[in-house]
Formats: sequence, structure tokens, C-alpha cells
Amino acid sequence: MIPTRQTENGKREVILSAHDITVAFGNNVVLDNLDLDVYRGEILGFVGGSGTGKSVLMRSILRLIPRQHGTIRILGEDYDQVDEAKRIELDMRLGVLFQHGALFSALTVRENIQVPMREYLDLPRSLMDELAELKVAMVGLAPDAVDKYPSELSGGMIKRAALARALALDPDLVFLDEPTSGLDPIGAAEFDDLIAQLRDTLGLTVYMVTHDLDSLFSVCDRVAVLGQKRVLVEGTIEDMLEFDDPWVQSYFKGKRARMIPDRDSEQAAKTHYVSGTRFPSGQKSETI
Ligand SMILES: Nc1ncnc2c1ncn2[C@@H]1O[C@H](COP(=O)(O)OP(=O)(O)OP(=O)(O)O)[C@@H](O)[C@H]1O
Repeated sequence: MIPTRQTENGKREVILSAHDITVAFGNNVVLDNLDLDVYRGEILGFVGGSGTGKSVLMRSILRLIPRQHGTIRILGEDYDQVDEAKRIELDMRLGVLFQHGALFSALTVRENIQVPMREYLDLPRSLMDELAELKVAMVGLAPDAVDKYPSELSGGMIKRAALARALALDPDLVFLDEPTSGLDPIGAAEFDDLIAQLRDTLGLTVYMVTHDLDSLFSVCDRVAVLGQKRVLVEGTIEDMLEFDDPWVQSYFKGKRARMIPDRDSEQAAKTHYVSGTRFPSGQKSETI
């Protein structure tokens, strides 16, 4: 089931729309007239070969790098056409988790989470403290993690703390750049579960750049594949498996791929997996 909010005419609400996006660095055209829609309440997995431009697209959407052409609409508003006040309002609707967490090492978890609050809001310190503690609980960290420095945290805890910071302003849409990279299989599966839980409880929309097949199979409602400088195909995992393209076929059906668990039935719990991949949390390793 894809939990999406419907607009009044019954259509799924597009929360982010990238249209006709072209990004080039000198003569190196990385994205060429790319189109992509993200729907409210979904987890979209964004995949593609190394160097195809996944990070470039994410950074372009976030206006961290310029584009030559194209329109970005967030919550129906054209990012380039709105006034400064509206742009700030839209920025507050977005949260970002960069690839290695990117926490400020000189700040505690509490202070890291409060960075966006200080930037965008004018709140009393006691309220910011309460909010930081709430976010820490929300991402499944122990209460005492709030006053630790990043150097005192494990890799998985850093990802959670960075997610807590991305959630600091209660965004509608979060961008996650390879959130499970560097985590062990159990930590990665737990992180996937957390993302799915936040989608279900907060109605969060998630744009996730990933190489992690397990995340794609277990939590993504939809997948988009970047190739040939554009979105080559988008749809369900089943759509990917049927799509006639050598890269897509080898990615989703290759040695590292596995059977699709039936996510809507109890059979999922019994699904056997190809050796070498990780398992949804709560399942024991079982190989065929
Ligand atoms: N700031 C930049 N200046 C010049 N070229 C860049 C810049 N950022 C990215 N590129 C180029 O854009 C292309 C796409 O890079 P990008 O980092 O988006 O790939 P990716 O799909 O995220 O790869 P990976 O999966 O390996 O992280 C590469 O050829 C890269 O060298």
C-alpha cells in the first residue's frame, strides 16, 4: 500500500516536481531535460550507476548547485519564482540527511538538532531543548544521546542523530543520501524500519538516493532509475523487473538481487533470500 494524501479531485498530490532539468559542468552534461514527480506520503528510492548524477539532481533540487534549465516545484510552488519569505517557508518544509551524516563535530546532538531551529525560528531555549529531546526519541536514540558529541556515537547513531536534525522543523519531505551506507545489515534494516515508521506515523515523504537493494525491496513504495541523463524508468519494483534495459535488468535481477518478498501477506515472513543480502528486521537469516 502506498499511503498518499489525495487532492480534492482524487489524484495523488505531487509534493515535488522536477521538470525539464538540465545540469552541466562545462561540457559535461550530467542531466538532460529530466522529469521527476514525487508524491506525498511515499518513499521514493532513487537509483542509478555511479556518477550518473543522483547527487547532482538532489543538490540541484536543493539549490546547492545551479542548473541550466528546468523548473522545480515544491508543494506546488515554483521555487525560482517565489519571493524570499515564501522561499524560506518552502525551505522549512524540506529536511536533508547528507551521506555521512554531516553533523557538526564540535556540537552535541542537541545543538546539532537546534541548528535549523536557530536559523529559522525564534524559540525560547527551554522549548528548543524539549524539541531536541523529542526528535531524539522519535529516531529511536536513548535520551542520554542528546548531550553526546558525534565522536561518541556509533555510525548508526550518527545516522539517527542526523535524521533527527533533518526532522527538526517537522518537514513534509526529507532527502536522504545513501542513508544505510556504512551500516551493518541489522543497523541498515532497523534504519529502513524507522523510515517506514516515520512515513506511516508522520505522513512523511521520503526521497532516498540509495544503492541498497534491500531498502528498495523492503521500504520503497516506488523506484526511479537515473540513466542516460534522465529518469529512465519509474514505478514499483515489479515494474523494474519487467523493464527492458540491460543496466536495470542486471541491477534488479543480478547476482546481488533476490526474490521480491510479498509485502502484503504473511508469506513475506517466510520469504527466502539469496545468500549475502540482509534481512528485514525481525527475520532470521535463511539462505537458499
Ligand atoms: N561540483 C561539480 N563540478 C564538476 N563536476 C561535478 C560536480 N559535481 C558532480 N560532478 C560530476 O557530475 C557527475 C555525476 O556526479 P554525482 O556525484 O551526481 O554522481 P552519483 O550518481 O551521485 O554517483 P555515486 O553513486 O557514485 O555517488 C560526475 O561526472 C561528477 O564528476
